[in-house]
Amino acid sequence: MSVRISAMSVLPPVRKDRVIAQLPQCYRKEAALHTKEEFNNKVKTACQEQRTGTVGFKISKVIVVGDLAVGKTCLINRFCKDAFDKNYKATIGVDFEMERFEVLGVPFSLQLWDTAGQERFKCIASTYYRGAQVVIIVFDVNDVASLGHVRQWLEDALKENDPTAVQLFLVGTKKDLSSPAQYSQIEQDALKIAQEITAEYWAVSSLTGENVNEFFFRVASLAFETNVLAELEKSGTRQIGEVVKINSTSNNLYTTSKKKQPNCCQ
Ligand SMILES: Nc1nc2c(ncn2[C@@H]2O[C@H](COP(=O)(O)OP(=O)(O)OP(=O)(O)O)[C@@H](O)[C@H]2O)c(=O)[nH]1
Ligand SMILES: [Mg+2]
Repeated sequence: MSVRISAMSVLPPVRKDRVIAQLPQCYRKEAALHTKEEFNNKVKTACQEQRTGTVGFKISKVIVVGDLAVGKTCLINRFCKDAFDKNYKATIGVDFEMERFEVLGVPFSLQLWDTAGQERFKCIASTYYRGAQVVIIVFDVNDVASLGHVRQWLEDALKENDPTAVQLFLVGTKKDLSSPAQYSQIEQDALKIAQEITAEYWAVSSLTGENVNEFFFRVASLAFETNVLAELEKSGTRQIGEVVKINSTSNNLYTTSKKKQPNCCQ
C-alpha cells in the first residue's frame, strides 16, 4: 500500500524495545479487559495482510488521572525516559509525551497525557480529557484514600468522553513501599473496584521499574487491537487498503461514513 510506505519513510524507525510481536498478558485475571493469550485472529490476519487501514497513522490519546502525588508523572517518566525523581514536583495543568510502538508490524502511537492531581490545577487539566481512548486511573497502594477517590476521577474523565469507547486501567503505584501483607490487603479492594468499573488492574513501582514496561505494552496492545477491530468493522465487507469501486449503484462510501466513528485519536 503506497501511502503506508511513504509514511514509514518519513518517520524514524520505531525503537527496538517498542516492538510488540506477542500479546502481553494481563496482571490479574480477575480484573482484566480480556484474558486471551494471543491477539485476536482477525487482527493478526489483517496485520499480516496489511489491511489495517489508517491504524498505522493513528495516535491514541491516553489520559492519566488520579490524586496528587500518587505517582502519575513518575510512572510516565519511568516508561518514557527510564528515569525516576524522588523529589515531588507537582504537575501544573498537563504535560504530554509521545510513545511510538510497532505492533504486529504496524506503527502505532500513544499520546500520554499526564494531568495534575492537585485540586487547584484540576480544572485546567480536565479540559484536556476529551477524546481519550484510554483512561488510566492511578492510586497509591499505600494510601487507601487515593483508592477511595478512583470513582470520582472516573466520573470526571467520562464526562468528557464516550464511556463505551474508553478502555479503562486502574494502576496501583509505589508497590516498593508496601509489605506483601499490606499490599495483598489493598489489592483485594482494588480488584473489587476494578471489576465494578470494568477496568484492568495493575500494580507497579516506578522506583524499581517493576511492571512499568509490561503495563504500557499492554495498554498499547489493547488500544491497538481495539483500533484494528474498529477499522475492520468500519470497512465492513470492503477490504481495507483496496481501491473502492464507486459506481452509480454503489452507496458503499456513504453507508460507511454515516457509521459512528470510534472515539479515539485526535
Ligand atoms: N517509593 C516510590 N516513590 C514514588 C513512586 N512513584 C512516585 N513516587 C514519589 O511520589 C511523589 C509524587 O510523585 P509524582 O509522580 O510527582 O506524583 P503525581 O501523581 O504526578 O502528582 P501531581 O502531579 O501533583 O498530580 C514523588 O516524591 C515521587 O518520587 C514509586 O513507585 N515508589
Ligand atoms: Mg504529576
